[in-house]
Order: sequence, then structure tokens, then C-alpha cells
Amino acid sequence: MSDDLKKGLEGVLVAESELSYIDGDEGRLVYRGYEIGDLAERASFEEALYLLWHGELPTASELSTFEEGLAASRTIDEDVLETVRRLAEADANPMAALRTATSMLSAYDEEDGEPGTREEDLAKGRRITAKMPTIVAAFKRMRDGDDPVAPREDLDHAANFLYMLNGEVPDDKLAEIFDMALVIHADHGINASTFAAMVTASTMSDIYSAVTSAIGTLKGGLHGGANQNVMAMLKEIDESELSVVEWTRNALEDGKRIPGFGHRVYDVKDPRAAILGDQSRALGNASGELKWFSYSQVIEEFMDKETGIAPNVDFYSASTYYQMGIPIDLFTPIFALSRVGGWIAHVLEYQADNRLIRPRSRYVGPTDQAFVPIDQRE
Ligand SMILES: CC(=O)SCCNC(=O)CCNC(=O)[C@H](O)C(C)(C)COP(=O)(O)OP(=O)(O)OC[C@H]1O[C@@H](n2cnc3c(N)ncnc32)[C@H](O)[C@@H]1OP(=O)(O)O
Ligand SMILES: O=C([O-])CC(=O)C(=O)O
Repeated sequence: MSDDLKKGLEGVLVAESELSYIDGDEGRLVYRGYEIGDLAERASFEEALYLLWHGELPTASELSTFEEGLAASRTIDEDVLETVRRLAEADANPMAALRTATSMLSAYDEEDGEPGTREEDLAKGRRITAKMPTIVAAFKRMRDGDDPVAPREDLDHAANFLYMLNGEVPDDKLAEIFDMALVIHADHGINASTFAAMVTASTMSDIYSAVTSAIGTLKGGLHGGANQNVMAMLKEIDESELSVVEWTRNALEDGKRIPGFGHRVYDVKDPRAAILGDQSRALGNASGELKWFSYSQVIEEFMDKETGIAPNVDFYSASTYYQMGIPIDLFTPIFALSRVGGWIAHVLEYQADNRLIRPRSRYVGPTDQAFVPIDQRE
């Protein structure tokens, strides 16, 4: 047993996986052999999910059966909707609301929430993936005092979410950008939330518990929560008297971390940031308001010059979603709507050859303490 301490499990290999490959030196991300740029441009989210869950790209008829299955599972039980309403009335954090409501779905699963065969768990994973957008959209609408909008089976996953959010069918361009964002967020090796899902599943717990653990883990600012923090920063810069460079320099001098920069695996720019940067620029050009993209670009150039630290996926998703009119506190829930595909794929892959995940800590506390009865303690 090695006594080397690997804080944050940095660089520790814990599993073999066929799902996604990351080259942190080259800035490359691949799902099951397919470059992320090709998938972003040419595959729908449903195709990416099929690829992750079934091992290969679907044929046209496999895809349409798969799409129909997902679309038919979008409705959530009235009791869950009522809980979402209460969470919205309590002005809950949207990630907390998503975590609670997703967990609650298990009680209403047609097969119960307990672990089953791979096929049963995959079907549950499909139902969770289909229902999470309904939860997020209903939460947002009820928080705003609007009625929830029922899902439509004739729209794809991306367009249906925007429809449920805004109450109108999105234009094709927006639906396409959103679909692409879902594709590129779907998987990323053993990131923290995926690992959390795997730890939970490794105890032979159920897939609802694994996804609930993962949602809670994605929420943090060092992980998925960074996309919201990026937009908060851009808005703070916009409202400050300082230039973008002055603001960023001050933040670094104050020892702050700039959200949307740095990565445990990439030493260069995250390929997803490049893809989303193009979308952010295109949205700015289309609206005639380029400031969010321009601020981001200035920060990227400054960070490169001063620190050599490059943007990660959360940096340009922020201005992309913002320019699509999506509320800032829904950015991380939207990340979850996509990453649930990766969580499920990794859980199923890991459980096929399961081993309880249980690392060690080095004990550095006292030993040999003599027990003092409570009436003699000072
Ligand atoms: C989807 C995702 O989860 S992508 C990541 C989203 N998170 C963020 O964007 C939050 C900001 N980024 C960070 O906090 C980090 O880069 C992390 C947590 C993502 C990765 O952290 P680690 O792999 O642990 O890198 P580590 O903390 O060792 O950083 C290495 C050095 O770069 C610096 N650094 C890393 N990220 C940043 C940043 N965003 N801003 C300023 N400095 C940074 C650290 O201060 C450290 O400097 P030091 O060696 O002088 O102390
Ligand atoms: O891989 C990571 O550590 C974080 C990340 O970029 C992701 O989860 O998409």
C-alpha cells in the first residue's frame, strides 16, 4: 500500500473507460473516437447520448426510435411538479431544486428506483434525462409566476427545453446553438461530478442516487457552477469604472481565481471553449451587441499574457447562454441537463466491473489519549 499522498486524487487512475478521451496537452476531446468538433457540428444531442450509452452512432431508424422513447418520457408526475412549485415559491437555488426534484423522481419511476439490470438502469437513465429539462423549465416559469408549459413530443430535446422555458418554439438557429452546447457538455472523463456518481453507484446504490450525488457535485464553483460566476464577473466588469484589463489585474493581485480559467487536465485552451467562443461571437454579431464576447476576449488575452492560464468550457458558455436570454442561475442546471448523459454512461460502464470506491486518508491526529469522564473535563 503506497503512502504517497495524492491530494485531490490528481493524476490517479481509478478506472478504464471507453467513453471520452482528453488530451490535455493538445486540447483534444473525443467521445468514443469521435472528435468533439465533428460531433458539435454534425451530431444532435440525442445522437451523442446514443453514442455514449450504446457504444456507436445510431442508424436513422435507431435514432428515431431512441428520440421517440426520450420524448415520450418527458412528463413529470403531478407530485413532483407540486414540489417544484414549492421550491420555486421558496426561491430555492435552481441547482438545489433540480437536485431535490430529480431525487424525488425515483418514487414515481414506473419500475421503482432500485438498482436493476443494465437494461433496466439504462431505461431509468433515459427517463431521468428526459425529465430533468421539464423540472428546470417548470421551476423557472413558476418562479416567475407563470404556469409551467407541458413538454411537446414533436420537438427534439434542445428545442423542447427552450419551448418549455419560454412558452414558444425557438427559432432554428437558437435551437441549433443550444443543441450543440448540450452535445459538447455531455461527457468529460472522470470529472468531479461523474466521479461522485461513480462513488455512489459503486456501493451498489441506484442510478437516481448516483445522479443526485452528481448534481450536488456539479453545483460547486470550482466545477459546473463556474459558468454562472463567469457571467457575474462580466456583469461586474460592465458596471465597474475599471477597464476589463484593470479589473482582471486587480482580481489577480487580490489573489482571486478568475472563473472559467484553469483546468485539472488541460494545459491549453479547452476545445469546447473554442467552439462556444465562436457561438458567443456569432450571437453578438447577430444582435449588434458584441460587448460580452469582447470583454471575454480581452480577459482571455490578458490571462494568457499574465498567467498562461487558458479558458475552460465554462468561460464562453456564460456569454453564449446569456445572449440567448437564459437567466444566469440556470446556466449550471443546463450543464446538468447535458452531463446527465455522461453520468449515466460512466455509472453503467463502471458497474459492469464494479469495485467499491474507497480511498484512504493518512491519519495525522493524536493517538493514545486517555479517556476523561465528562464531569472531570475542563
Ligand atoms: C466544467 C469544469 O469543471 S471546468 C473548471 C471550472 N472551474 C473554474 O473555472 C474555477 C476557476 N478555476 C480553478 O479554480 C482551477 O483552475 C481548477 C479548480 C478548475 C483546477 O484547479 P487545479 O487543477 O487544482 O489547479 P491549481 O489549483 O493547482 O492551479 C495551478 C495554479 O494556477 C492558478 N490558477 C488556476 N486556476 C486559476 C484561475 N481560474 N485564476 C487564477 N489563477 C488560477 C492557481 O492559483 C495555481 O497557482 P499557484 O501554483 O501559483 O498556486
Ligand atoms: O473535467 C473536469 O475536471 C471538468 C470539466 O471540464 C468538465 O467536467 O467538463
